[in-house]
Amino acid sequence: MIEIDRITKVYNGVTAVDAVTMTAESGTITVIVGTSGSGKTTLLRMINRLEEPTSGEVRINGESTLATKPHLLRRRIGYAIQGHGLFPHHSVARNIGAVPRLLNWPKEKISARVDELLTLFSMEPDQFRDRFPAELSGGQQQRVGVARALASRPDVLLMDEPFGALDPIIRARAQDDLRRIQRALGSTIVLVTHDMEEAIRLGDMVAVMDGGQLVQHAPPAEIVTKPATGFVADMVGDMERPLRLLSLVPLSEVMEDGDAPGEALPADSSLRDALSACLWTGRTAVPVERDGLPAGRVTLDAIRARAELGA
Ligand SMILES: Nc1ncnc2c1ncn2[C@@H]1O[C@H](COP(=O)(O)OP(=O)(O)OP(=O)(O)O)[C@@H](O)[C@H]1O
Repeated sequence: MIEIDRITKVYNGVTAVDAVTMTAESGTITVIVGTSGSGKTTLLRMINRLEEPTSGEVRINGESTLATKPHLLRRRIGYAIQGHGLFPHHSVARNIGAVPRLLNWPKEKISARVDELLTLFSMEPDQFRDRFPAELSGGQQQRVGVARALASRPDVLLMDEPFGALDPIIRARAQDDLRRIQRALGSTIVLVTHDMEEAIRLGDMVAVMDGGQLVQHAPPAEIVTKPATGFVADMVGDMERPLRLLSLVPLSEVMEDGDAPGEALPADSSLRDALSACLWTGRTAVPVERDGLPAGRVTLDAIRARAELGA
């Protein structure tokens, strides 16, 4: 659990982060969202002490971050940034193993962890571990960046616009991957974005920043249906309303008996995911699975009917 307690940062008399208090529960994704200059990155970087707060405190699992030297703290906290920051002259395996090596893990344990992470990110270890970053696509580089941040099994993973450089289709895939991996590993993630759609899609909780202040901290459905301020409403308003509502409804709510061709979607994915899958592959229905077993199907007609109802 991360407790952020009245944390403030003042740069040359200008308050970048203004007495922000919030808690991120263990095993959840919190997305900090706001416009440029709202203080998101500064807030994130105060969690691992890349920035020292002017006042206030952060506690991780009950312990003040001030109790640990910053460089030791940062070995326990994964950090992934836009553009991934991979070392260009190191292989994929060496990049992913960077922090475990600093922690003096035995060689075999490091290579086992590298292979485990590559597999988790759908990259065949034999094919990828000896490549260099320049020999990977943008999406693969981004996955290696996130794998590296997770390598030492950190308590907490901080991510600053990790998908900012990806095109929209790969971006949606990368977001789904992150969610799947986060669920599998039970990691606690705090992620910064300026994209409200990404925040709604990924966050268990969404924290909206405006002018250095935290203006709303709530589950995605509440942000969409009960925006606390005009600023939050405007940010939500930038998303297309019907799509936004569809992204809040799980497939299980409109699923019917029967089968459909093509790759199945999990029952807890959203109608928006099903709509994208239909449009992308030209299907009129998608199969739904639960715990890997067929559970039914969702049709384009049912999605349309739900969108017209205002979800
Ligand atoms: N090192 C610094 N020195 C002085 N001012 C800074 C410094 N870092 C950030 N600021 C200021 O603090 C405010 C918040 O910056 P921050 O980078 O946290 O915003 P942000 O919401 O992450 O923006 P963006 O999305 O553009 O990265 C801005 O007004 C910025 O100019």
